[in-house]
Amino acid sequence: TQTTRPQRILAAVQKNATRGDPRSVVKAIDQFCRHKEWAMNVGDEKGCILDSVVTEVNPATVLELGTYCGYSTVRIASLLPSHAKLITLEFDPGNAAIARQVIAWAGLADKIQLVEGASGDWIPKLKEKFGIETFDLVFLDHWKDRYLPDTKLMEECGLLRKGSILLADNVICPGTPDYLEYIRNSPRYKSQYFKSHLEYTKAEDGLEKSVFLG
Ligand SMILES: Cc1cc(C(=O)N2CCN(C)CC2)sc1-c1cc(O)c2nc[nH]c(=O)c2c1
Ligand SMILES: [Mg+2]
Repeated sequence: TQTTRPQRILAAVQKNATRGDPRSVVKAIDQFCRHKEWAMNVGDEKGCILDSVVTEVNPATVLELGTYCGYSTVRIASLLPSHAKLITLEFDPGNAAIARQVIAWAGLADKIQLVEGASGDWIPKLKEKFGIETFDLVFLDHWKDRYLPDTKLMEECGLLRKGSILLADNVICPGTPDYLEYIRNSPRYKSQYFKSHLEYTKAEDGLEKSVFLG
């Protein structure tokens, strides 16, 4: 019977990466997706921009919207200080099952809380469920039509503080025009576009980094 793409990604990690070595997990996925089968990980080029933002922010609390196979989850968590916590939301149960195993292979399960379900349902529950006050960093990488409503929801739920950073993937390809229009014109945010390329391709894409001003 046919395997899924996430299952083939996990197999590549288990074959080529070293247990407990997050960077080898990231490298194994990038090798597989560049040379064997494209997949929608943030990838190495945009991943380097992600790394620099994570390192600069040095967040104690991170929210990732969209786990997929856990590539960016592992990439972010590998750069966090010891006490820091990352919550990642994934809608698709199949993706979540694979991501849990990728995260375990990387040895990062104790830093990461993977929550299965719709971001719109879970965002209002995060404070009570996880004892979170606010997020220092949010990585938006789930579904282009949810970036704007979920950002408004995070504002309404008091999950952002003065200085919280939003980093959004795919603002060009597939593109999130309503989110960009809102975030670039709102007096409550200061935004900056990091031009890059769609993972493993020559097509333009980029990350939008926005600081919440309170
Ligand atoms: C599924 C998909 C197809 C794309 C594309 O243009 N393609 C042409 C070029 N070929 C090679 C690949 C396919 S881009 C993209 C995509 C990329 C992300 O990083 C995403 N991140 C989060 N959530 C998404 O839904 C998401 C979709
Ligand atoms: Mg993406």
